[in-house]
Amino acid sequence: MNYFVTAIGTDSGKTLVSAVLVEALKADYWKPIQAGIPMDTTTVKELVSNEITRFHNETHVFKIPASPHAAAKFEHLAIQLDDFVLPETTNDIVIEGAGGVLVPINQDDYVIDIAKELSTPVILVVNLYLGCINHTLLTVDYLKRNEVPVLGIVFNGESNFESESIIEQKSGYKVLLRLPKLSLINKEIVKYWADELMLSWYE
Ligand SMILES: Nc1ncnc2c1ncn2[C@@H]1O[C@H](COP(=O)(O)OP(=O)(O)OP(=O)(O)O)[C@@H](O)[C@H]1O
Ligand SMILES: C[C@H](N)[C@H](N)CCCCCC(=O)O
Ligand SMILES: [Mg+2]
Repeated sequence: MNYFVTAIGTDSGKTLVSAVLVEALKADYWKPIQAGIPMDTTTVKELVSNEITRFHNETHVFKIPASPHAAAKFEHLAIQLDDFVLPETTNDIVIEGAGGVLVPINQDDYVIDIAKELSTPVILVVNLYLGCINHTLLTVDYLKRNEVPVLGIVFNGESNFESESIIEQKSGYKVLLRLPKLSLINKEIVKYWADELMLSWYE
């Protein structure tokens, strides 16, 4: 099975959550579009300890840290949906998007269309800040209207009971993990949270 990690925006913790998922599932990691540095693949490599995971090459790597449609345009390149082909592997694959669901990859398509193109269900990272309820429910509304399968939510950052509760109620999605704000991020911490994730994964 493959998993498409998206979020309610950029810098929301998708790469950290992807590392936790990869470690928990001993899955491969693939970032189809990388815009700017550091490369998310390098970050995940540094956080994963198991020896089964393989890291697949990005389909597109752009120099500037911008929306993919703009980063591609800056280099006079174009992204097309059929550029994205699932890497060959016998492992599961955790695929990390770029930014949120409706980040454009060209004039017609969005990041979430890559998940649709690859028939991959979504894991939604919700980072907890004042404003995340609105951004989450807008995202959920889009995912539901477009019948995108969602496996669940990962809440990321300092917990907020009221925000988490209303998002759970309104979305109806399963909460896969509540990842707190971490003061240290390393392989051992990622392994700890990977084990925590596995405790609820099959519930
Ligand atoms: N729970 C957390 N505790 C502490 N720091 C965190 C946490 N989650 C994310 N961060 C930090 O926040 C920053 C942004 O997170 P991350 O790179 O995972 O975002 P992203 O959603 O992958 O962004 P992009 O859209 O660029 O791929 C990173 O420096 C990351 O280490
Ligand atoms: C460069 C950045 N780190 C991400 N990879 C891309 C974020 C695009 C966000 C676009 C937007 O929502 O305005
Ligand atoms: Mg990332």
